[in-house]
Amino acid sequence: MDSDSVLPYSCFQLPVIDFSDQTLKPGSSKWDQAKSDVRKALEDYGCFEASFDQVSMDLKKSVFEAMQELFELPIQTKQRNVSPKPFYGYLNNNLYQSLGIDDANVLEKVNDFAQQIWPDHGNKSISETIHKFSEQLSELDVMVRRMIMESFGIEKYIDEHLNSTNYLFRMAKYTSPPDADDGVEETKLGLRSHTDKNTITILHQYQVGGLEVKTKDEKWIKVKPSQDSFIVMVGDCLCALLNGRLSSPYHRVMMKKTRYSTALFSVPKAEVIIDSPEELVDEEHPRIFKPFEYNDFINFFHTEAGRRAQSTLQAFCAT
Ligand SMILES: O=C(O)CCC(=O)C(=O)O
Ligand SMILES: [Fe+2]
Repeated sequence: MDSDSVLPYSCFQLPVIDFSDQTLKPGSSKWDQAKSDVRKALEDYGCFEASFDQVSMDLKKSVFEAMQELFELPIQTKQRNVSPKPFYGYLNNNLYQSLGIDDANVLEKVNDFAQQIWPDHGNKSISETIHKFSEQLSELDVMVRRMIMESFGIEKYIDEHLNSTNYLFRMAKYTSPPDADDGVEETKLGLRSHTDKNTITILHQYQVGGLEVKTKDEKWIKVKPSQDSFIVMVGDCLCALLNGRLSSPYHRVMMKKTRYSTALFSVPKAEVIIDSPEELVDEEHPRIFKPFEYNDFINFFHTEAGRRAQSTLQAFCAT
């Protein structure tokens, strides 16, 4: 049993911040209010729930149906989802499976994915669905990152920062464990406790919950699935960029029922150096992390020492 499994649950819910308002534009008073709510939520929890109705119910339904269709395919077909980047393609680990699409906000890249799965003629409708969904969520990611950078007084780096990342889209299916002998559904660990290694993650749970986030005082919050909202979460690279001003929260998936989720990850591009700007370094805030490239960090994460480390980022920066 790992030490996390004995932690108590909290009855708190994550803060909900409204991003649906079309008049939410930089410089407006609504923007400034949302910006301060984002900062507070991220300082407190490392994540929040964004209500974002630009993504229509129909589109979410289509993404869900696309996932059902994809995961029903034979395993040999799903294994054709390969990528030159390690751990970007099909993953299958006990109850958890996932499919990954790099640059999912670029239609040709999603078409390439569909062509891998269906070599004869791709799948126009699924490609368009995934592309549109990723594109719309990337707009939420950009708004959140702009707010964070403004809030920490480093907005002059915003364009450079936004150009330094791309998007990985991951669709996941967690298959229900078989019922226990007495017919009682057992709760199983679907995904072990971890922090995300990238910049920002935007998650959506499709009807069935299971995502849990660890609070600073070591309690688990069960994140209820919500139809019109997304979970926005800080990753380790954002923590490093901000010289530790925000932390990436530990989270895991505990499941009883078969469950689907999606994640849009903003990820630093190869060869970009992640380093906090001098504005965030002073006597009170000495530089915590060494400048690094994302790939080196990920390679370390996949070593024995990286997997064992309590904080991958701190252990990596100590190397
Ligand atoms: O399925 C979920 O809700 C969480 C997935 C996750 O944490 C991840 O892919 O990093
Ligand atoms: Fe995660």
